[in-house]
Amino acid sequence: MIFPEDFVWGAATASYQIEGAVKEDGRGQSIWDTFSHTPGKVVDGDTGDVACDHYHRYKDDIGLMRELRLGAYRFSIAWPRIQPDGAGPVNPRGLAFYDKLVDELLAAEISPYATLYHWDLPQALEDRGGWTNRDTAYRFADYAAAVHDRLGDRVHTWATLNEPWVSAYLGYGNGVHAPGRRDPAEAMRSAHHLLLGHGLAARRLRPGTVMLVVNSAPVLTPAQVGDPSAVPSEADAAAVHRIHALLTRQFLDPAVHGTYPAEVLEAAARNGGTEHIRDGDLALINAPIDLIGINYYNPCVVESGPGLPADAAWPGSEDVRFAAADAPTTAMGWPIVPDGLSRLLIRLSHDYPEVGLMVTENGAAFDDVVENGRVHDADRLAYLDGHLREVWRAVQAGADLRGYLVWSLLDNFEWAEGYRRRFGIVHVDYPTQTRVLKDSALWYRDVIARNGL
Ligand SMILES: OC[C@H]1NNC[C@@H](O)[C@@H]1O
Ligand SMILES: [Ca+2]
Repeated sequence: MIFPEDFVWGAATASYQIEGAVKEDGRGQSIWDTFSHTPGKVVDGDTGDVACDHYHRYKDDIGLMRELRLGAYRFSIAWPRIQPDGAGPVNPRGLAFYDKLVDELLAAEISPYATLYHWDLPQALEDRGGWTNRDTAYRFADYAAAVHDRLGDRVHTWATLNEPWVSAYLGYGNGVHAPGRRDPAEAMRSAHHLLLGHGLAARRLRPGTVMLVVNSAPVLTPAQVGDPSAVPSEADAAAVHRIHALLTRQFLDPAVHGTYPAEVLEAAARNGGTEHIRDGDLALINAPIDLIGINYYNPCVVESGPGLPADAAWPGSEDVRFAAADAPTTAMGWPIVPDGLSRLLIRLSHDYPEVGLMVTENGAAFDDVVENGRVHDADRLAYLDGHLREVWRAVQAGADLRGYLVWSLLDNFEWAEGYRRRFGIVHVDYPTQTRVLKDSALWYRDVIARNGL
């Protein structure tokens, strides 16, 4: 299975998950500093205070990327390093880190893909309402412009947001992520303001290539997981349709088509109202973009559940049951369904033909053991191999798929799961910060070398 000539092979990380150095060079506090230091929020009380110490070890880490011959490296920029309070003058030492990072990547012939927001909102903005405050969208656009002014001559691929669904619905809906608020109306308002921030920022990142990165999944009934031809009941089909609208269309329809699905407007009407959606907002959100970044891990399995209340993370999900899939799972408990990726990519390429696609995250957590300086992570390797075969199938089916970025380069801080969940193709021994290329990394290097499987 050989991929197109210019197919991009890379890996992804995020600032709060790998950098550490949370008080260095003028960095301000983020909502994840606050949240991880709040007892009971993160497994083992883990925090991002040190993480992979990437802030100090980035040159060596880029050496590993070079060894793997990555074509691109997707990282995120910590807003609190650039504007410690989320507004006002740029902190030169914070920006200098990313300036050096980018130069080091270019020297290693690796394309820098910068994500502007991967969840580490400056706490000072959260103190003023965070994403429930419309003004935060405007602060985000100013931050994006400041970074682009400095790095836009060398960084040509920009993601505005990473997974706005997660930011809004786990941050303000069920509260399992920072800032840990639990209010469906706040979650829906936050989703809208995140989209507004995306649209305002997107216009200030040209002439770069601009993408919106979303967590997405094919929404399937249990029967459909193993059998794409399975025909759901009318009630189950309605549940699938509604959840697809809440998970994926809530973000891609506004960004690409300038419309909200009716299901989202109905959910908002029932959860705090729609006053926050002002005339002209959808036109602002619908800024031209080049790519949709897809972060895929597993399908979303649902069936009708008459009388069930809405899940706290899913305003509008009344009468829906989130079901298990008949499939093996990763250490996260997520079902392993590789063809879910090709089914998703083909669906999205049909629904949004105006934009290209890129798999901006795909990967798996499994419990790793270091033995004789090696990590024989056969389960992760099998997961990646199976999903790459589906990426290839999606390309053969005509999806305009530009590349694949594995999540993640390094084991890192897996949010509320802390460091016990390892997604890296490179093992990190946190006490010593020693890096070890896992078997999956050695395999991935060969995939890149032959441009295929
Ligand atoms: O849960 C695995 C990954 N999912 N997408 C966002 C990343 O920050 C997570 O580590
Ligand atoms: Ca731990």
